[in-house]
Amino acid sequence: MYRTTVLDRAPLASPWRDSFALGTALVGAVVWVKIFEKLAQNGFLDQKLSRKLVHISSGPLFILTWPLFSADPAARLYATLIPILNALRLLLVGSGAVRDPGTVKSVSREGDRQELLRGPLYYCLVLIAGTVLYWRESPIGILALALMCGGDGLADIVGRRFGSARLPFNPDKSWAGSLAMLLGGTGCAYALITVFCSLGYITCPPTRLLGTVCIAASAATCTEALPISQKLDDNISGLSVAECRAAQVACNRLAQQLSIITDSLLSKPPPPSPPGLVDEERTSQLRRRRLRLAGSLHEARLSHILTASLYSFDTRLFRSSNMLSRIALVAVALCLFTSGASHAAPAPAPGPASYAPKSAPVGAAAPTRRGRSLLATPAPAPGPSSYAPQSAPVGAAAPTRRGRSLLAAPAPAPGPSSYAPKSAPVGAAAPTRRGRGLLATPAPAPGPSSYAPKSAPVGAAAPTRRGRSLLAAPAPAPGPSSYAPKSAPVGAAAPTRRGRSLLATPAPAPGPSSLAPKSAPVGAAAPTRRGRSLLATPAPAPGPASYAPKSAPVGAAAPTRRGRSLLATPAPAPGPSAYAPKTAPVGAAAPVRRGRSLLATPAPAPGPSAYAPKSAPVGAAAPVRRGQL
Ligand SMILES: Nc1ccn([C@@H]2O[C@H](COP(=O)(O)OP(=O)(O)OP(=O)(O)O)[C@@H](O)[C@H]2O)c(=O)n1
Ligand SMILES: C/C(=C\CO)CCC[C@H](C)CCC[C@H](C)CCCC(C)C
Repeated sequence: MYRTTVLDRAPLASPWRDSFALGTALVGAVVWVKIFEKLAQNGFLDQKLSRKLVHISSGPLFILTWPLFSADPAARLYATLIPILNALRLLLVGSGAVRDPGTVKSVSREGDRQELLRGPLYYCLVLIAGTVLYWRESPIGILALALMCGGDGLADIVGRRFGSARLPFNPDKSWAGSLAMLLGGTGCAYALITVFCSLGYITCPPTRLLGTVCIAASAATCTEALPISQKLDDNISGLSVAECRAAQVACNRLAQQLSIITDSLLSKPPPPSPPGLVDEERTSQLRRRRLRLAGSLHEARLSHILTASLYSFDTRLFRSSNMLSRIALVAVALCLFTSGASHAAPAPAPGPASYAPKSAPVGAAAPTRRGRSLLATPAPAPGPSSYAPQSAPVGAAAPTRRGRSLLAAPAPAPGPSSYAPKSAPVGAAAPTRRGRGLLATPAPAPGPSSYAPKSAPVGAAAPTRRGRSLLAAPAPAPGPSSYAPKSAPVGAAAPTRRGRSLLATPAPAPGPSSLAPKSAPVGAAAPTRRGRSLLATPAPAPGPASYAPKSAPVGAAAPTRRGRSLLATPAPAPGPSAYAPKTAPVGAAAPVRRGRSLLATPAPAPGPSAYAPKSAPVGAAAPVRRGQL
């Protein structure tokens, strides 16, 4: 499930926003515990029930405050302050340094203040670990915390009431309690992860999410049912669930690497060099292939070591009798897991008055830490009455066969009543034979009541054998208020590492108010390093006061590293007040590490008040390191 979200239009860093979120959550935590204190004091709730309800609800509510924080990397530290301050409070009250009978009553079983130094304190420590190590872009942290809160909490409530049938291997636990743990944990984790998926922080393949959560919840239930709770607090043992999931991720990764290796070994030799490809070029192609294979083997080995380490840590964790060393082991284990865990690209938090990111392309696949981004970031907000697709994001990268999200599709043409397809993104690149999305298609012509096709992209380029799209369709003429870039060519192919952008399309005739370039001929192909820029796009016939970039030609192919950028995509004809990025070409393919983003996508035709990023291309493929989905 690839969803569009509004998240990527949130400010990257906002201390005000983070302070506000922190303040809200801190006040919320105090008020929440007070509510249960009052309910217990007034006899509405049994003290044990009140304590468990605080246990069940505090964690999920805390997790739900995470989207309030900005996309600043420091935001997670702000958020961590919430359980840290609560842990300090528990330490102070539990140790007797501060007198707070209300807190003691609401979070202890029997009213003994020293109880605060066990379950409730560990609870806060686990929240701290989950926040610092996983934060909102990893499902593992949310999963582990949700299982600790929803699962363990419900097991207590149900087990105490309906737990007459005890587990054969642990008389302290019951079948009813364990079943409640399984269901409560699954429900809580599934609900929270779904929220974070719909907000765009993590991507949930809907078919696998429930299964994965169930497996993790079963593992947690088994761990909790073991007769080890005298040695290991349930709140801490719940964390081992995160380990199970991390081990699972590590195994998946291992399998993935093995399949890449097999694929590399079995795949045919590289195709014959295209005309003009010199021997040196071919040699380096082969060398790259070998390097890739070596890299895969190395990663496979690492995954194996990681998985083995997880289990060895688990064993030591459960054998250790000293609480401090257990916590230290959990911390070390979690650090290990994070390196094997799947992280989606951090999406900035949403909020009112949010705006488009400055450094990431709208409509592009988000860059990932290790290329495991499961998300595509949304297209820019279209104009009034625009219609967004229901099953796939407009401008999102389409899933590819081998899970390499390498496609960029243009953002929909906004404008009044513009319409985007329901089942496929407008201009989405078609899946290619080797799963390398190499095509991009232009955005439909905008304007009032513009209409895009439901099942096939307008002007979509046909899939090519090895993804060298040889076609590009001209960009539509934009509506009024479109904006042209200041320093890069509109519609130009951005430099790619291997530079195989092979197309050039004619620049459309600009409308009134277009401006001719100052330093290069309009429509001229830019010089490339090895002089292989073979195409030049025709110059647009400039009208009065037409606008073009100052430092690069309209419709020109940008210079590539190896000089093979042979194409230029057309420049949209700007109208009055047109808006486009300042430092990167609209519709240009962003550079990719392995040079597989081979196409430049056309610029979306902006409508009134259309908005585009300042430094990254609209509809461009973001750099994806390995790009696995
Ligand atoms: N799978 C489970 C888990 C718990 N329980 C019941 O729930 C109550 C609390 O269990 P537990 O969480 O193990 O107790 P404590 O450790 O005392 O509580 P806490 O975790 O809140 O510290 C006990 O009566 C236990 O029998 C159960 O029947 N089945
Ligand atoms: C009784 C508890 C555990 C026993 O197993 C839970 C103790 C909870 C802490 C006293 C309070 C924790 C507060 C959270 C860190 C933040 C909640 C914020 C939210 C907005 C309510």
